[in-house]
Amino acid sequence: MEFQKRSFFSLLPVIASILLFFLKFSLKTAPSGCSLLHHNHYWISSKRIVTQDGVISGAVEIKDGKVFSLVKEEDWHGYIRKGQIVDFGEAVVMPGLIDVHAHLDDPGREEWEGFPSGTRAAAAGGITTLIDMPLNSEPSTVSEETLKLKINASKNRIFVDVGFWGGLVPDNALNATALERFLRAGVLGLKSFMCPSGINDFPMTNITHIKEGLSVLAKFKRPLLVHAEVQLDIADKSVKDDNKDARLYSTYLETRPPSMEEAAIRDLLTVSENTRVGGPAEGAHLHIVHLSDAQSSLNLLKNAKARGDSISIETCPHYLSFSADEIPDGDTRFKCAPPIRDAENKEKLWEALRGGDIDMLSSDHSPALPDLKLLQQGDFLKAWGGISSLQYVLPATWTSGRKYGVTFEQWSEKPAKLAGLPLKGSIAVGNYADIVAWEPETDFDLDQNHPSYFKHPSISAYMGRKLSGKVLATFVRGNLVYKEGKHAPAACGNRLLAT
Ligand SMILES: NC(=O)NC(NC(N)=O)C(=O)[O-]
Ligand SMILES: [Zn+2]
Ligand SMILES: [Zn+2]
Repeated sequence: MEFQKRSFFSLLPVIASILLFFLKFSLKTAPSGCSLLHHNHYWISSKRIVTQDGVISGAVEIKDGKVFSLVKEEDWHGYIRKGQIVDFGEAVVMPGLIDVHAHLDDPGREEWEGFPSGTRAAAAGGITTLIDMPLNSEPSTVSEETLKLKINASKNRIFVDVGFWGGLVPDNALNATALERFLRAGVLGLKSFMCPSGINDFPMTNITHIKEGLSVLAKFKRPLLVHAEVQLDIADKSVKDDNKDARLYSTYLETRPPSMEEAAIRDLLTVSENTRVGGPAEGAHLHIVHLSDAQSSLNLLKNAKARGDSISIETCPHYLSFSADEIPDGDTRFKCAPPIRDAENKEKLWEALRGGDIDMLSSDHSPALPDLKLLQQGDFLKAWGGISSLQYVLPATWTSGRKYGVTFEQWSEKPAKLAGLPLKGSIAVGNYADIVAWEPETDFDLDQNHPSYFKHPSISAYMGRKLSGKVLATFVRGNLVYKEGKHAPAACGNRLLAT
């Protein structure tokens, strides 16, 4: 008895250190519900890991939400602990997509989309960060106060990381103090429209507003994103005068010709030279959202970039996947602005993306209540514009782009740079472990039986298509937030505010 007692006491330090080890381990595991995985330190392995130095076969070591090391297969023997490997075999492991253009419409129009459904759709589609547009929420994000509403509305309701663009509107554009307060409150940059946005509290800006906005943005080194179309009365008038059939896509196309984009861009180029090194708005940057016209507009922008203007360009999967002649009569799911143009234009967009003249991709996911799309009536002139696509942008881009080549720079690295997120956009040591694993070779039918996480699958232009590229799993800062149809129960996305 005496002996047993003594041996118990002599074992105390051992028991204590075992207890301490488990306590430390449990403290280090992810907070409950944020991840479908219970490790805080683990490896993601695959035969195809996309890194900055090319594709490797090996593993990504993840610790405390960040990439701790990259291990090539030939070096990993004895290095990796068994039981802490998430193996994706032949699937591609690459940086999560960063979508710099999504309308989540929250607060105020949650019935259109909302933070919970939108960020779950993002996770299911391999998007690990998205930047929310300042319009279609109610109110629009156009001031420090309205940004606070966004920040509050997103609390514990986002499943991926979310940042916010702020609106540049006539009300704040000529008021540098208000704009500075707005930028100090954390918007990652500003966004403005050069034509009516369709949203009452988001009026369009003229070139003077834009010039003033750029000079304030220069101090903060943040970008201005512009919807570059200006209204040309001639186009609208010819359609109305001739009483054209509003169920034909060609009728809608006539109301928004490439010359609307071109005129806006000509206007913008009169102030973008200010962003050059040594210019009065050096530090500011102009980003053209959803470029559709791959001819004159693109050429003008190319030349301005070559002259040293700080400009970048995005286009979206719908301009790269569809062409005007394929859009069925009355199918208003395809209505967006600027419009989807002809097949030759689509080829030119791909060429420009491949050649680097177009810098990046974004979804411009912009859903609305199905009623507003007037699907029964099929009236392209009256229906609400905007393509619903968030969850399917990776397979959609891949399906049409595999023959041209799509790179992770376009979906992750360059978007991260635009949004000012230095620890995102690539799988590199020290970066956040924002990762998607997907199977490029797997095809699926996007029909009613396919699980969709955004609110209104019926209005998605991709519904009814066969797509290639199946997302298996999505990790946000090391948390496994999505795996094969299952989401992590807790919404642990971070709100990304500029400092
Ligand atoms: N109010 C909107 O959501 N507009 C959006 N609509 C589109 N692209 O058709 C946009 O980005 O311009
Ligand atoms: Zn737009
Ligand atoms: Zn948009």
